Parts: sequence; structure tokens; C-alpha cells
Amino acid sequence: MPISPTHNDTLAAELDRAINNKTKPLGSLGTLEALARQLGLIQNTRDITITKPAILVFAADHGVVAEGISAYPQDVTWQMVENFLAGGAAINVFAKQNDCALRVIDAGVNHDFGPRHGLTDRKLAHGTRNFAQEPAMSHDLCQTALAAGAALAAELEGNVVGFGEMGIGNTTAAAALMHKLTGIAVAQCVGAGTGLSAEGILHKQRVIEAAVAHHASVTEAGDVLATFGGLEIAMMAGAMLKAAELRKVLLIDGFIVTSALLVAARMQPSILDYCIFAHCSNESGHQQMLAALGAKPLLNLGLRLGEGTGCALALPLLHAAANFLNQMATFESAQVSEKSE
Ligand SMILES: Cc1cc2ncn([C@H]3O[C@H](COP(=O)(O)O)[C@@H](O)[C@H]3O)c2cc1C
Ligand SMILES: O=C(O)c1cccnc1
Repeated sequence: MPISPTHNDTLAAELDRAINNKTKPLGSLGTLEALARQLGLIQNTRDITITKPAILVFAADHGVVAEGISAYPQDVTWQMVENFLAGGAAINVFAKQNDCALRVIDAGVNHDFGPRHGLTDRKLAHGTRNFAQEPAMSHDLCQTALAAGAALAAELEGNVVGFGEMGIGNTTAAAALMHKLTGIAVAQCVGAGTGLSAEGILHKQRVIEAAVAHHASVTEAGDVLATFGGLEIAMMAGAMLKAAELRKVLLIDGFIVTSALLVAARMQPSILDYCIFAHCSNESGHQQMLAALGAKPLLNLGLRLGEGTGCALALPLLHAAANFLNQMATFESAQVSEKSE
């Protein structure tokens, strides 16, 4: 199903009028005003609501770790999934703090968890293949991941969904996707990830450069995703597309989540109307990736973690935007004098 653009001149004018009539100098709530307007357009109403926000954290492993492109071993992926289930990760803390539901999805972790309370098992493989040598996924596997993500988004009860991820090596996949989908040089797409040295970053760059040369003929977004992506990235892209189709608000986290959106936006550009960019990550490359999407992030906290942490931290700003529009008095109702010149 196509994603409808949110453009609506009549509603936009109504929202602007409602925002401007609040007891404050014109424009003085800055970015919150733009946010309220966007929420109204997404929800197609002047009465915006934030109900049952949830963050979906997609986890999967990456064959490209065999090239030595991460500062941490692959086992950290499943160990962190255990940590999510035990409530001990940063995303658990921030989601709880902001009354946000959390759902952890095994999209393709290289570990057998067995049936586990709190883990949504959508495992499609024990990780992807090493894209330095062969495509990460077959076309069919990638399509299955997109469809599984869409099915998860269709189950959401709330109207705001944040996206997070866990997968050692996934900044390498995300950088390759960024290069292929924006044309920005690989050197500007790579960063330290979990903390590579300058030498490590250069090696990561060389690995990606060799891989993109190896797969030079791949250009279509779905093929780029299958060749360089991860199962968590593909499942996220599928969930994003379906969530936007269902007119949910999409909260976009850091470098890896934004790379999934790059893919989704290539498939359906109108998805961008539904996206709120939580923050600009410290992963070098994220700023340019956001610029390529014309995105203005809400926060700039120097985060470089992922897991959806930026989404959880930005959620109070969405509440603030909804609350000021719904609860502030107008000049008329509060009998406050309007601007005199
Ligand atoms: C303990 C730990 C917790 C994390 N939580 C998220 N990531 C983040 O780091 C990984 C990407 O970095 P790279 O591409 O360099 O491997 C992803 O799993 C991401 O979510 C973590 C990484 C570690 C080590
Ligand atoms: O921006 C992110 O999401 C990010 C950056 C570094 C490592 N993991 C995640």
C-alpha cells in the first residue's frame, strides 16, 4: 500500500492558527511548534494525542564482523539482548523513565535463546553473510525480513513508534548503505562505531570500499539492502513502511536506524512526512545522512549508542508539543492582550 503524503493546506492553516493563538509571543515555542504542526498533519487532526508509545528494538548479527570492523566481539549482540530482557540496558532505563513500552525482536541473532519471556522471536537466520565476499542476504530473505517488520508494525496498539537496534558490526552495514544510497564518499560515511581507533576506522573504510567495488552493479534500494544490510535493518525498514502507511508517528534514532529509513525513503519518499528525528548521533556520518534526508534532529547530546536511546530521550518533547497545543490558554480565553505592533 502506498504511504499518503500528510500535506493538507486547510488543516495546516488551522493548526498554525491554533498554535499562534496560544498565550505566548508568536513563534516562541520554536521547534515544539513545528513538532505540534507535524503531529497534527500526521494524525490528520487538531486534537493531537500520544497514545501507548513503543520502541521496537531489532537485533541481528552481521557476517562482515569477520573482517574485524568492530571494537567488540559478536557475542555482545546476544549478551546485550539478554541485558535488554533483564532490564539493565540504557534503553530499558530511558524507556521506563518516559513511560514507553519496549519490544525486543530477534531478527537474526547468531545465538539460540530458546523461548524467552519478553523476546519476540522473528529469527530468520543466525546472522547475515559477509558482504565483503557475497551478498549479506538473498533477495527472498530480505523480502521476508521486510514483511516480518511490516507484520510487527501492524500489531502496534499505540500511535507513536520509535526504532532501535542492536547488532555488532551494524555501523559498517549502515555506512555501506549510506554510501550506496546517497553517493557520499565512503570515507565520510564511516565512523568509530563502538570505538575503533583511527587505524581501525581506516580499515573499516577499506573493507567497505572493496565491498562496494565488488558489488558495483547493485543500485536499486531493495538490492542494496539485501547486499549490504542486516536482518535488523531490513526488518526495521519494513516496520517503518507499514507504520507510516498506518499514519503512526515514526521516531528515528541514530546512524543505523536512519540508514534503514534511507532505504525505506527510497522505496516510498512520503514516509519522511511521518518521521521525527530524535537526535544527531556522534557517529561521524550521521549529520550528513540526516542532511541527505533534509532532516532536522531534535537533540544533539553526543550520543553514539543506538538501541533506540535517542527516541526514548526525545519522547518528552513530543508530549510537550501535544500538551501545549491541547492545554495552553488562548489570548481570548485567558484575556491576555495581543501584540500591539
Ligand atoms: C556493550 C554495547 C552495547 C551496545 N548497545 C548498542 N550498541 C551499538 O553498537 C553496535 C554498533 O557498533 P559497531 O558497528 O562498532 O559494532 C550496535 O550493536 C549498536 O546498537 C552497543 C555496543 C556495545 C559494545
Ligand atoms: O548512532 C548510532 O545509533 C550508533 C552509533 C555508534 C554505535 N552504535 C550506534
